[in-house]
Amino acid sequence: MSLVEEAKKQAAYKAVDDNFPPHAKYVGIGSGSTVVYVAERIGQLKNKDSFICIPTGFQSKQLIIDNGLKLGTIEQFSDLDIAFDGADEVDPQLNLIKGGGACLFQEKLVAVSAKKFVVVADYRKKSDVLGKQWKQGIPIEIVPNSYVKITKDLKSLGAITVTLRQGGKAKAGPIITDNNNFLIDADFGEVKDPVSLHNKIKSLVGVVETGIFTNVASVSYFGEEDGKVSQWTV
Ligand SMILES: O=C(CO)[C@H](O)[C@H](O)COP(=O)(O)O
Repeated sequence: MSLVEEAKKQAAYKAVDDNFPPHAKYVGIGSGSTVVYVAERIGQLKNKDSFICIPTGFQSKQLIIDNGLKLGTIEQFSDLDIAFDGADEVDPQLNLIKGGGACLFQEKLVAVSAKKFVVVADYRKKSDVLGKQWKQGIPIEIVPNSYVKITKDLKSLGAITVTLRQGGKAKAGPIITDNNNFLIDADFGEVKDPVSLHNKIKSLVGVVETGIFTNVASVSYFGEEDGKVSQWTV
């Protein structure tokens, strides 16, 4: 296992061991490569038949099933005891950039529905200010036919580059989210005031959600290069 992969696993295992409520009934499971180890650890719990897991998208639904966990939906269970998810960048106030894996709307829905939201990441995600480490831009989920207008609007708000995310080798054309939307990555450089930037972007017609998460995470676990796990809390 590579250093980064080991760091992800250590962070995820410790996050579950430290935080999983003994009598949890509803648990949110996020998306990405670090959460794979969260689902693995939760799947090792002896009482895994006593709670229901709520996914943030297609990948996490599969993780829940593959680890023998009970699956539910956020429509059925909208008050979660806890949720775990990865992040693309984390600052010391636990402001986050998320959406690198294109799941941000459902990730935010699950995160804000949980009494406690726990972030799991490796050491590369730590940053003193959002936008310093994650250079790809702020992921923004949008209604497809609004992308031309929103591209112009984002530039007016100060975006340096605005890119409609493409599906890559597997798909000619833009990526389609789990909610059948498009995704834009807008680079605003270093984001000194994430709440204000989120509010400005969110007010544009056609924006479903932004990948700026503020005031939602209460603790973040980071797997370090030396094999230890560090924590930031607010
Ligand atoms: O926001 C996300 C998906 O939209 C992921 O949580 C984020 O990209 C982190 O992923 P990874 O754990 O693979 O680094």
